[in-house]
Amino acid sequence: MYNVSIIGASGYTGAQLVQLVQQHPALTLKGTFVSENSTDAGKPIGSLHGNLAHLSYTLTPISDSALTQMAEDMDFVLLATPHEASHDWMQTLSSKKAKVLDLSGAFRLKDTDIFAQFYGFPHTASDCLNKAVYGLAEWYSDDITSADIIAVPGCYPTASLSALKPLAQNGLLDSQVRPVINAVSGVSGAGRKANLTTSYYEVSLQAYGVLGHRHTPEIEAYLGTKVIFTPHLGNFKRGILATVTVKVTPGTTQAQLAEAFTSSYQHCPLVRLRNSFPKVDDVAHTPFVDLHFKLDEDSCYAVITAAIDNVMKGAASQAIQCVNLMTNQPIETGLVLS
Ligand SMILES: NC(=O)C1=CN([C@@H]2O[C@H](COP(=O)(O)OP(=O)(O)OC[C@H]3O[C@@H](n4cnc5c(N)ncnc54)[C@H](OP(=O)(O)O)[C@@H]3O)[C@@H](O)[C@H]2O)C=CC1
Ligand SMILES: CC(=O)N[C@@H](CCC(=O)OP(=O)(O)O)C(=O)O
Repeated sequence: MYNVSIIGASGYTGAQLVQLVQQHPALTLKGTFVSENSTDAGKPIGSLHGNLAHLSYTLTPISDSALTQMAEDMDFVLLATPHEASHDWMQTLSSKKAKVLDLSGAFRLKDTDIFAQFYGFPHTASDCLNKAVYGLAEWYSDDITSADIIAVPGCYPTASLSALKPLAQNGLLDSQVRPVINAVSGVSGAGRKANLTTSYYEVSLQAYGVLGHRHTPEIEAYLGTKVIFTPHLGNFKRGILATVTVKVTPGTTQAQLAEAFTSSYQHCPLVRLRNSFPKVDDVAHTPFVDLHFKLDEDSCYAVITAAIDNVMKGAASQAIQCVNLMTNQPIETGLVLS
């Protein structure tokens, strides 16, 4: 069994991790932490998340000594914390035995100038950044297997890259036309802290972060080409639907497109190639990526849809996929009932 601690356990992705670690056959949950001055310190996790009311874990305030101890004692530390906290703690957490998986954006971008521009603070943890491996589980499994630090991808990049990488990998993208990604996320994507933008009466369906969202450089870095990415906030709780429009290279056929997807995902049990365009509800609360596509061979434009649960495949279950790779277990262990 592998010992695991979760920091940020009271948040949406942290609580999801608690559930996934607790139900995993090879993981033992040793600690559930919140920030030093958290108003939730000392509370049982079930008092915040009723679906976990059967569990007895208490939320413990983090401290410098707890971080040091965790680095020595744990096999895995899972960070479900704000970018700044992950950035500041990574050096301490990754300096001993523990392997660290960070759900924030702090270690996804290798270019520190772009990082500072999009995250609003300078990156100073260069050693950790050099070591960090991007945890898009279906695409970087070899690197993930031997990594000490995993930067778990953002939710929108997970959906977008799952849709686009099969085309990029097979040379099917027209290099003169940027892929256009329109994606809608449920409100859980914004985290648990109350704010007006995500309050029940305010949420409708609206674009935000237009031509400037921090996930644009992340998608571009791991796709290898520029994109137009427009996120939208929708009035549902869980899930992301990303609709991606691309121009393919002249002469590409629907059969070639299908072959690109089937060959890319033939050994990927958590990617489902669907026969029709998926709905958010098909994947909500699941670890799956659902994909479907259609090509107009005359105009060379294709539309691909990716559906994921932002809290699961967009964060927590993707982290567990990485842990499975790092411990040489089947990638879906603890995530899918067989
Ligand atoms: N929600 C989503 O769909 C996705 C989120 N992410 C990323 O995952 C991370 C967590 O997101 P999410 O679960 O939504 O966020 P939440 O706001 O729901 O939870 C954040 C958690 O971090 C704790 N926390 C806040 N500040 C600190 C601090 N300074 N030190 C330690 N703990 C702190 C909070 O508890 P308390 O304040 O009480 O200490 C809480 O447990 C973020 O980096 C987010 O960007 C990534 C992909 C998808
Ligand atoms: C609906 C909503 O607000 N979504 C979040 C993305 C959540 C996510 O993936 O977060 P990180 O990249 O920060 O880890 C946003 O757009 O900021």
